[in-house]
Amino acid sequence: MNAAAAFKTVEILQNAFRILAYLHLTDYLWPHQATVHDGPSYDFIVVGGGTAGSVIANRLSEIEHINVLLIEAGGNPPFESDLPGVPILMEKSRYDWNYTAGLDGFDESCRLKPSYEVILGKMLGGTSSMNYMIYNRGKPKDYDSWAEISNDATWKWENVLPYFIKSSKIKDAKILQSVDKKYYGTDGLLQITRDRREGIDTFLDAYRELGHDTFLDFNENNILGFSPHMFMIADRSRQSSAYAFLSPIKNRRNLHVLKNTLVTKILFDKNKKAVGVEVLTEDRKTMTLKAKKEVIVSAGVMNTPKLLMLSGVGPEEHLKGKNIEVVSNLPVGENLQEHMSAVIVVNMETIIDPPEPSPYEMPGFSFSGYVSVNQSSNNPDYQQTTYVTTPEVILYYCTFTFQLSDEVCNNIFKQNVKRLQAINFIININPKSRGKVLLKSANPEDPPVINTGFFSNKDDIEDLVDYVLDYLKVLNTTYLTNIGAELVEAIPRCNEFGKETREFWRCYIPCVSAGLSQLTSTCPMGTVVDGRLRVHGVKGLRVADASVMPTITRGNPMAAVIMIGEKVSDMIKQDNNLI
Ligand SMILES: Cc1cc2nc3c(=O)[nH]c(=O)nc-3n(C[C@H](O)[C@H](O)[C@H](O)COP(=O)(O)OP(=O)(O)OC[C@H]3O[C@@H](n4cnc5c(N)ncnc54)[C@H](O)[C@@H]3O)c2cc1C
Repeated sequence: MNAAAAFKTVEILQNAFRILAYLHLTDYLWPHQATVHDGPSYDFIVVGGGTAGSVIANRLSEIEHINVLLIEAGGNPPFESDLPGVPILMEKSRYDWNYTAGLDGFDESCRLKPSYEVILGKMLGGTSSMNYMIYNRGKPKDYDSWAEISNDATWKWENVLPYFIKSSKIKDAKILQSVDKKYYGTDGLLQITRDRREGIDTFLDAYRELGHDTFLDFNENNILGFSPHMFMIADRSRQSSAYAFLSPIKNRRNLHVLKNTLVTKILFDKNKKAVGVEVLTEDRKTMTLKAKKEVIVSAGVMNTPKLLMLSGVGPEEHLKGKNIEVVSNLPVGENLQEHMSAVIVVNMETIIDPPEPSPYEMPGFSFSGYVSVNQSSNNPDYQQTTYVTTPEVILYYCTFTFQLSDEVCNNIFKQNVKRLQAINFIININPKSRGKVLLKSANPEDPPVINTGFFSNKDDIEDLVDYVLDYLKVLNTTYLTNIGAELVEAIPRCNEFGKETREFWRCYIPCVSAGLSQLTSTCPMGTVVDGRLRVHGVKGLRVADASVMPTITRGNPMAAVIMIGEKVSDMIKQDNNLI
């Protein structure tokens, strides 16, 4: 196998599943298509049936006398979305928006293509229907700083924790028997399980030897230290937001779900109140749908700013340049943030019988940890996420997902003779670089212009160098020495410097690094929305998704997006006297 063959194999599998799609195997899980006509009024219109939108549609339609219309550009998630082991099959497919950006700070010579492919789900459940399902709440201080930025104390950790608890249903005997069970719900809609696969605890010994704490789960208020992952997987199925929050209420009479329909514009009256949306339906009809109370935009980190700007809410100069009438002049689309990570592969123990990949779990066992480099601080500098799996699996992700060049991926694969590999992501969780989303044109069917800004602040590379040098200590621990663990040489040309030097990693990081698809913050609290997620300068319009985070959480963001969906639903109910 080589990188080109691995890429082809993923495409062949995608085509096989495409044929399977004709059987509509999992369609019974999802709400039926709503019948709508020009003009009818709903109480609330939610734009985007993704991670946050599914939660909001559920919680608002709990009130029986309220009519909710949820509009989603994609359709039902396919059969493969239900299988937790094959998220890669939905990337760059019709379930992905297939947006691209420039390479920005990446070293082009190590990339598969001269552009960067941004992965975003286009289906019910949105990106939660195709992501890697790690459940990580970030750190309490993330929310305390949101409260400060938004000037709204309800975002403080102690006030958002009840929403994390409300949405979750923990399925793990050890946690349920521990004192930390209080951090989880037992009757929420989102089921969560812990990675208990063999091998994790032995690997965590290495971190204990270095003096790190290890836990059952780092979501339990543990700031520093390592633990196995919690996954949004249960009963062998992906717990996407659509699976958790829409499927159980698919027959609710006051919830109307309009699929395969693109919202092209938010409509305002003369008082700048959002009164509805314009849509393009699956049979390419343009329609106007009215909202009596509010429009809530949950179209995700790229499409929410795009829709706001198409509707006249955005930076004045940019909108005027596209001949769009300005309704509210706001820095929409700015402040894009991402977790950039150095990707380091280590050869592990020899495998006699390679484990068979299962479609029901993420390939290989995995864990994450939080580290403060100077160890005296209780504030993590970096997150490490590790998957231990076969070289073949790593090759698929190397080429298809992380878009590294054939040369880099073949180097990583070739140096392995029947050994397991650990793929380590050393993640900068306090990035300083910022990107931007702009309109390409006033045509809603055009993709946005995305400037990722990766490594635009050179401190981000220097910080990653510090973190990688710190990470390398683990290679000298008893466990990793005993199995003969060794760094894989992905970029031989960096070898003119020693691996212990900063120069080596300054050469390596712009090459073998990846954005983790954890993009946030393009319509942040503070500058674009207030603490109740109401868009500044207009009425009747809120945004609720990953774009409202003023700073990216120091963890994988989906759990926080679900929390935002839960919290905004309560705020909407309160502000409309519904509770
Ligand atoms: C490959 C990958 C792996 C990831 N792994 C993890 C992980 O393991 N753990 C984690 O916590 N996070 C992970 N993430 C990130 C996480 O999934 C996202 O941050 C989160 O799902 C974003 O939720 P959202 O509600 O903001 O947007 P989305 O879930 O993307 O929802 C937006 C929805 O709006 C729809 N939409 C957009 N525009 C329109 C329009 N104009 N009209 C109608 N509908 C529209 C979209 O089709 C989509 O369904 C991953 C992301 C990716 C891409």
